[in-house]
Amino acid sequence: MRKNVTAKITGGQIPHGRVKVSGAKNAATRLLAAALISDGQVKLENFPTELVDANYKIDFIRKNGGEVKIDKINEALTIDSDKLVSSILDSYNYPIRTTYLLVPGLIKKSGNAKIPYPGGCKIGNRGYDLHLMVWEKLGAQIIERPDYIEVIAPSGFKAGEINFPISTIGGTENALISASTIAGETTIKNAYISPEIECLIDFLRSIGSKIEVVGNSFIRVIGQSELKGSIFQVMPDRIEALTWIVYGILSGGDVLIEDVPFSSMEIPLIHLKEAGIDFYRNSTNVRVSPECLVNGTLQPFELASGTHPGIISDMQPFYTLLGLHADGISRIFDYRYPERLKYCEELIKFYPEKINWEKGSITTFGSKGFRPSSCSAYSTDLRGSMAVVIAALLAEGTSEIYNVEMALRGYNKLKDKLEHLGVKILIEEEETEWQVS
Ligand SMILES: CC(=O)N[C@H]1[C@@H](OP(=O)(O)OP(=O)(O)OC[C@H]2O[C@@H](n3ccc(=O)[nH]c3=O)[C@H](O)[C@@H]2O)O[C@H](CO)[C@@H](O)[C@@H]1O
Ligand SMILES: C=C(OP(=O)(O)O)C(=O)O
Repeated sequence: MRKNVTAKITGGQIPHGRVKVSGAKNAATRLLAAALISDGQVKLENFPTELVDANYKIDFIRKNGGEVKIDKINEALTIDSDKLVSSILDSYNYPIRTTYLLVPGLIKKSGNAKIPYPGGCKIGNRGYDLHLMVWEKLGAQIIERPDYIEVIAPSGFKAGEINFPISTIGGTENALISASTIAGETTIKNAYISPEIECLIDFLRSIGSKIEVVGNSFIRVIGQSELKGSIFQVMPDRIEALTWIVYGILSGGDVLIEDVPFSSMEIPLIHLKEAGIDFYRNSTNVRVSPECLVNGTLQPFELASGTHPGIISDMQPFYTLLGLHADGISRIFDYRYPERLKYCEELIKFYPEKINWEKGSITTFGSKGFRPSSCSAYSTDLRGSMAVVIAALLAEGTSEIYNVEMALRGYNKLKDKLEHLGVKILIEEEETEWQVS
């Protein structure tokens, strides 16, 4: 049984005040899994404790004997995985993508791992064959069972060479964590380095793994059979930071956004500038207000999302929103996930006739001063759901967003943060048989 979560949003409330960006979902959920290979206690600070995706992973870890203490006030997790042991669970219904990262800890502590099949947003082809390849290259046997994937390596992983045929974030993360459990040298070729992967590498080094990154895509890992504990800070979320900047601009509010990871979002910020936004900033904060619009309005633009250091696909829907409020026609392309446009079917309800989309390509017909109309809409994927929430916040009247749990997978304390800005939304939950993913 899952919860069906609906947001009721009265649009037009103008945000004023401060909002602090939380620890990054795409770093925190990886660090939580990586903590399981440590032989000591791991404390993760700046951890987004209310993130739905993180809580699915915590639930799985606890059901497999790990101890996780959550400190919601200080945003920290303490993880003790001494007693971690692979168990057969009643249900493997975990609608999150990175279940594969739970394998290295379980293999190290019990020689066996039974993990849910990878879920996550339905945004196009999301294979997992390269994860199986990583474990096979490191000497494990794999059985794909109806409900779960079983990985067997009774004496742990063995050092090896991993050569990725394509750029894969998840594959690189899996290889890094798995290799760190081995007291020998593993090489990773054609690895993908993103800011969140750099954060993961820093964490693995902090527990004793020796990791050398040569150039942009070659990594040498010398793990240890005994890995120590660590106290580690999760990096701030670059996608959340962009989300608040876009909402601040479109709402006409005055918002100070704290803890913006500028160094990991240089190109996304250049594109905001090209759309006519010139915000105030210091080394960690951004302030957005109506004066940031250089010509008093947003300029139309053209951009393509793909891989880091450019605009990653996860940021694409927020540029679509900007385009809808720019003065003219904008074009947004998604080269990474051309199918990631389903949310446009919901967004157009707020912006009738103002958006066209076909595989990998979105055209927006913006006009200065336009206000979207209120409506009922569904959540399709995490970022698409958040884009629809923002449309509702800007709309005239009251809107309902169904299955808003999708957005809460990636936005920590969303309701509280909005309230802090003076914007009230209602989130209602009811038990349902309906599936999240
Ligand atoms: C390189 C890239 O842009 N990665 C994005 C991808 O990460 P995510 O970690 O989901 O995907 P990967 O980077 O691992 O893989 C990229 C793609 O490679 C293919 N693949 C991957 C693993 C595998 O075993 N088999 C396989 O075929 C899939 O088509 C997958 O979609 O989606 C996330 C959610 O939107 C984004 O945050 C990441 O920026
Ligand atoms: C699609 C995303 O997440 P996941 O890979 O967890 O589905 C996202 O973070 O935008």
